Amino acid sequence: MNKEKATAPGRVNKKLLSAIEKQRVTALGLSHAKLRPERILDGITDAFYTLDREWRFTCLNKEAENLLRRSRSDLLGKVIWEEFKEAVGTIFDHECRRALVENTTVKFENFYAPLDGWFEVHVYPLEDGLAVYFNDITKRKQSEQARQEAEARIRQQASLLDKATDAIIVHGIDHRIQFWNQGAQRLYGWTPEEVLGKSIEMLYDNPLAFHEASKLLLNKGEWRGEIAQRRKDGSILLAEAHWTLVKNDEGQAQSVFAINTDITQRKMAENKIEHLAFYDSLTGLPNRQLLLDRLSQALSARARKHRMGALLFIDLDNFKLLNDTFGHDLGDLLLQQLAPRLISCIRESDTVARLGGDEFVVILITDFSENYEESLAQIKAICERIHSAFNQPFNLRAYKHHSTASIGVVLFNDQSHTTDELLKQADLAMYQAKASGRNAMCFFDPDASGNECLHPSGGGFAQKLEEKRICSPLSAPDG
Ligand SMILES: Nc1nc2c(ncn2[C@@H]2O[C@H](COP(=O)(O)OP(=O)(O)OP(=O)(O)O)[C@@H](O)[C@H]2O)c(=O)[nH]1
Repeated sequence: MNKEKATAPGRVNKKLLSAIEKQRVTALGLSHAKLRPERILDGITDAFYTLDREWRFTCLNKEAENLLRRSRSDLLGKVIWEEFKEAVGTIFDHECRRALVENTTVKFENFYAPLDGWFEVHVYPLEDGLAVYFNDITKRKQSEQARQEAEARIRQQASLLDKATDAIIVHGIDHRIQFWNQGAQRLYGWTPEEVLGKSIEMLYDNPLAFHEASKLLLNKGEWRGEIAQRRKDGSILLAEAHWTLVKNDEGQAQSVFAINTDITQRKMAENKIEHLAFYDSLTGLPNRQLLLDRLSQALSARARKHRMGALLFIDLDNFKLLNDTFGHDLGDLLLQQLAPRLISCIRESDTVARLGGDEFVVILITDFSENYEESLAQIKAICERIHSAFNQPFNLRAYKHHSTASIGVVLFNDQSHTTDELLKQADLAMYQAKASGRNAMCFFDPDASGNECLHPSGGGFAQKLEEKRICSPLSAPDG
């Protein structure tokens, strides 16, 4: 029913006016003359009619009959406002009267409810009335309305995306940025104008992690993870990323829809809490909790590798005296200075922890020799290094202080003892070292204290251990 056409209004108007003119100069009573202009006008695809100054239909073409759903014979001579009562008071009414009064041409679009349609209407003043021609533009209006609604929806969705606190970014498979919401601007500092069309790699100082994640995304269609990114000012942030691959109808990857949440603060808080839970606040060393965790991991790893490990229980000698003489603060200072010294004695895979007070524990899991004697010698050498760490005096503000320690050592190479049992044994060995006069190291001897026997797995380890009860005095610290 779309009767829109490309006929230029000027051209139609010319034909129309010439037809009207013919009608005007011919007496109304001459039927052949009355029909001629209507025949001409029936050839025009626009609907049109004429009205006299009393608003009566004087002429009507076929298309007007179609659109108005009324026949020519039914309307000619009738007053428009009586036949189309719903038009009274509408823009149509107003504009027709204006054309007549002001003797001017008017053009407008009008929805006429009884016909349930939109019409584009041109009204031309004539000497004895008005010429009206019109098109049904309902379909065009509907599609315009649908487009406007779709645009409004897109605008609304885009504004929702902008309201999101997260960064929402779309980039093509070629990495070029296609969409950048206000959340992204807030998070990274770049405006959309600065980034659109540029490579998403600009967010990465080291794009290696990005390429790894992109590979997984292409394989699986989705990637979730934490990734370090950089802001416009160069600062680094940690983002929790959720990326989805967008495919076209043929199933080909087209773009990546990314939602990135800044978790830098959250991570820092989590790290701080974790640190408080697992590290000693005075020295920064792992605390008892983390020590037990690492020890249990060390036990299972040793059992797998059939290699020896050692647990060292270190207790400072006469630390109470230092506290009592110089004050708790200086005692703290010594403990703080001792921590890096102990760390320097071991390898990265080993652990040094503070149990509390003046007690430290070291887990040695660095690959020792498969040969028992050799590994024993290696462990002894590390114990010697630890004792040497005490050789240098501690600078406790105005004082230089010398300290020594007693070390208890227990060996392990399987999971036949629990972490608590091993700690107890190392503690007992440490007491043996104290009993031997302090500043000494002592290997755990199950017979000496009557405590539970060590049952390491493997050939001669148990016998050799018994043979190797070592309680050796160490070199006296200088000064
Ligand atoms: N400065 C300081 N002292 C602490 C801390 N925690 C415990 N202590 C003290 O450390 C001392 C530990 O002394 P002990 O190990 O019992 O005895 P000691 O004087 O070292 O004697 P031996 O171990 O037998 O050589 C006590 O005086 C505790 O009050 C701490 O965080 N800072």
